[in-house]
Amino acid sequence: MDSGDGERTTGCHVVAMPYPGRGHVNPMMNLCKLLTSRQDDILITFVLTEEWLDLISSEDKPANVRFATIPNVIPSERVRAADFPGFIEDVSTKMEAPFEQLLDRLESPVTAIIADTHVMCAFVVGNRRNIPAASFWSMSATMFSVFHHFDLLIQNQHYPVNLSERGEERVGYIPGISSTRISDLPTVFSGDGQRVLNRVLEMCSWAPKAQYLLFTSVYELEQEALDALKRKFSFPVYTLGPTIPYFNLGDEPTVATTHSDLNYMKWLDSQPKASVLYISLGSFLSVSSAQMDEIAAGLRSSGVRFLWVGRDKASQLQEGCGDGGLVVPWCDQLKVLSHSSVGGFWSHCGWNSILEAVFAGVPMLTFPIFWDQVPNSKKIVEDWKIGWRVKREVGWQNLVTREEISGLVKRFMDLESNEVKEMRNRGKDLEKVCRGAIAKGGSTDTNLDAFLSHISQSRRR
Ligand SMILES: O=c1ccn([C@@H]2O[C@H](COP(=O)(O)OP(=O)(O)O[C@H]3O[C@H](CO)[C@@H](O)[C@H](O)[C@H]3O)[C@@H](O)[C@H]2O)c(=O)[nH]1
Repeated sequence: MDSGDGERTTGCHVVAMPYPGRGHVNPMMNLCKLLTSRQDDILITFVLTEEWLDLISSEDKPANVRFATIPNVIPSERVRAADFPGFIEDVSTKMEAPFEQLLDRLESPVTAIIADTHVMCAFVVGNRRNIPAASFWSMSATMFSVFHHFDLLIQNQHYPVNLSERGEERVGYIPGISSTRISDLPTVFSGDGQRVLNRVLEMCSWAPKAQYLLFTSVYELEQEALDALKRKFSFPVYTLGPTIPYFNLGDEPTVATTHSDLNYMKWLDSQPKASVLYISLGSFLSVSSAQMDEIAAGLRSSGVRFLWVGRDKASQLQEGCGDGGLVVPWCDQLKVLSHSSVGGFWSHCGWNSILEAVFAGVPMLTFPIFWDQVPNSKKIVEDWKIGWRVKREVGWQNLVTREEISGLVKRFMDLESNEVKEMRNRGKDLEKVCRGAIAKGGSTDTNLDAFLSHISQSRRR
């Protein structure tokens, strides 16, 4: 089924294929908005499962981005987190035939495919049909580099290892990556991470078979990692980030919710400058309910103001943490982070959330759960120095107590502390780096033009 705006006369027809998850669909749509805002004779067919079309069809999109769907051949978004390896397996094996059938249905010829690196079938089909394809990596360039150089970990006998015995050893030989504790590498050493590793390495091995490698990151934020990758690849590597909705910041929030008749943006308006801790633990995995209870009790006793995204647990959490702040099911996150009352972000360290916090100049309390979130936390704390770890050890099992949380958030939100002031200043410096990248002549601005020019030329070849 195709939805939306019908076929338009077009110079360039791009098929965009995100991986079906919020942290991937959002940056892909933001990229499409950035591309269409620069070139109005481009048509983008944005491919979703039928379930994902229902989830995002009410969101704003440009007229020259239209949706097309494939059937729900993969497990539902509602149960995706329950069996992550099974989900990855189905994405790898079940999407190719419906994707190819969809291409056959499209009326205008496809000039380029932009597909999430995790959707391998798009590259298989692109190569088979001789359609130029761009591999879109929605995590950090650092994370890509770790997977791209994974053989080095094996050669140096750092994979496999038992983290409880050797987690503190440091790895310093991955090109462009600063020295890292093994326990700060992606969570591939046990459990679900170990189970999906081979599939993910296979997905990354397809990236060099694409014609472009696109990053949601900002060049200056990960310069060394990106330079190392650029040296390695003979095709263009473009940073197009931050692929977050900064172009909507002047609009009204798109997600309004009420709590005791209070709109969260209005509530933020009434709070002192930089006094509110924003808390969101992402759209995918959850922390244990015991840990949520500790966070709620810790917040209550700290007296720190907070705005907490509690998803389906919002009302229950509100009861636990008292009236020092609001718990909402979901919010317009970048607008919240950009609000002058927000002074800190307790984050699970999803890459999009990090880009949004850096763009807004907000320091972070890092609480990684899984996968890239662990190296992302290390980057925030050790490399950029714009955040503190909530806990030193990685894993779901170690409960952080309400007493620890209360003390930590009080210190973190203390605007008079010199340590906090320095961290906030560094955050403001990185904010400027992001704004410079998207300004005229900045790295992202230049790369967006270069990428568009490339894919427009491929139409003429
Ligand atoms: O109330 C909310 C909470 C979140 N968001 C948005 O939801 C997205 C969340 O993305 P992200 O922070 O990257 O978290 P996940 O959804 O958990 O992302 C998955 O995908 C990311 C990109 O590949 C990875 O970095 C993460 O580890 C993985 O869990 C962002 O665009 C947020 O702005 C909202 O709009 N409102």
